[in-house]
Amino acid sequence: MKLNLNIQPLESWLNIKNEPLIISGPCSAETEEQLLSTAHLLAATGKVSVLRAGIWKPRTRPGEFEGIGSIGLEWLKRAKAETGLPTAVEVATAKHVEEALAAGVDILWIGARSTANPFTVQEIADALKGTDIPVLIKNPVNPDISLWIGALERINNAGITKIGAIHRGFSSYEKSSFRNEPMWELAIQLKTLCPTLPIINDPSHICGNRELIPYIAQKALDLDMQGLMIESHIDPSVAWTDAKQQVTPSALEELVSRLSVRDPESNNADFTDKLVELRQKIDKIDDLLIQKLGERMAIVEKIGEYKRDNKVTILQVNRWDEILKKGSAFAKALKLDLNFTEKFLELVHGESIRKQTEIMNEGKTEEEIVEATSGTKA
Ligand SMILES: C=C(O[C@@H]1C=C(C(=O)O)C=C[C@H]1O)C(=O)O
Repeated sequence: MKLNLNIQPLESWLNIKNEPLIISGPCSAETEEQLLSTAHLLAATGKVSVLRAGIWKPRTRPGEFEGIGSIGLEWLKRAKAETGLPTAVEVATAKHVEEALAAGVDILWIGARSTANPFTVQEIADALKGTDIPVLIKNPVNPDISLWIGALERINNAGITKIGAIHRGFSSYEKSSFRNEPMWELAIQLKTLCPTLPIINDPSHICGNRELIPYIAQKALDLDMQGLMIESHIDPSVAWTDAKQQVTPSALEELVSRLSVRDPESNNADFTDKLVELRQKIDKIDDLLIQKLGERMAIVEKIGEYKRDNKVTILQVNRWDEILKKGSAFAKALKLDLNFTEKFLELVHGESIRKQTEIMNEGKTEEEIVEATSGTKA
């Protein structure tokens, strides 16, 4: 499947001052002084291409600071006039869109909670009709790529072609060192579905604390993401929101200077030749792996038939445990990652179970089995 979005390349609508694209600014605009002083210091670094600030803040609980509101648009206007930096704000309602457009904001972004709600995204899309303002769309809070794609499509269907996605990580019930799990595979999947879509990483919201930001920012660049949105504050220790994850403008400058920017390709002939040679080896190994998986499945099918004919259960826990132990020991000896090896074996075992279930049920598909066992259509 490919995603059919009509998108203009990032470079055609955004003047990127320095590679990589850096969007920075406070989590929340708090006072005119805070916003302007942060903006001036950010501009002075020469590394920032866009000034961001939240003025309408969706908060989990009522009673928390919900953003300074429309007055912040005036401060942003002044910050832009004084620093030359284009500005970006989050919008969550049609009214926000109208006010931001009227105030000359350059880029809008849709937050993770809004992306998760198609009604909200459609309301924003309708308010955007007839404009050509760039819109960046954060991933939804839950790891559902369809919701992310749906939001991109709704905005694109409204006629907006200057579109980008922001990868800010996903909520997870499990405790981890991240505020939001990166789940890089979802961003990679989106890029695979729509290679022309710029994806900007938001390490501030993934990490939830400033210490981890350099690691995530570098990984995002290594995964060929087009830019970074990093929250910054003149004095993070007194920030009204997200104090732990904001960095000072000078820390931002240092962080960005330390990043290694790599090219998606190399023009160096030696490098390309070597890469082709190594990839040919990988192709051969992949062919073998798939061939061997096919051979394994043929044996699994035979075992499935024996089990069916002798009324023996599909799952054989002791045998499965033995395979896991044996595989892990071998992987360890080969210095292969144990977690990866286990996941791989689990996938293979799961497929055996699926195939043998089909055999037990005389070649019936899952839907047919549900129908036959429950008497209703799946
Ligand atoms: C193939 C079998 O059936 C199942 C699948 C297994 C596998 O894929 O290796 C192992 C144990 C069983 O849970 C078997 O019993 O050997």
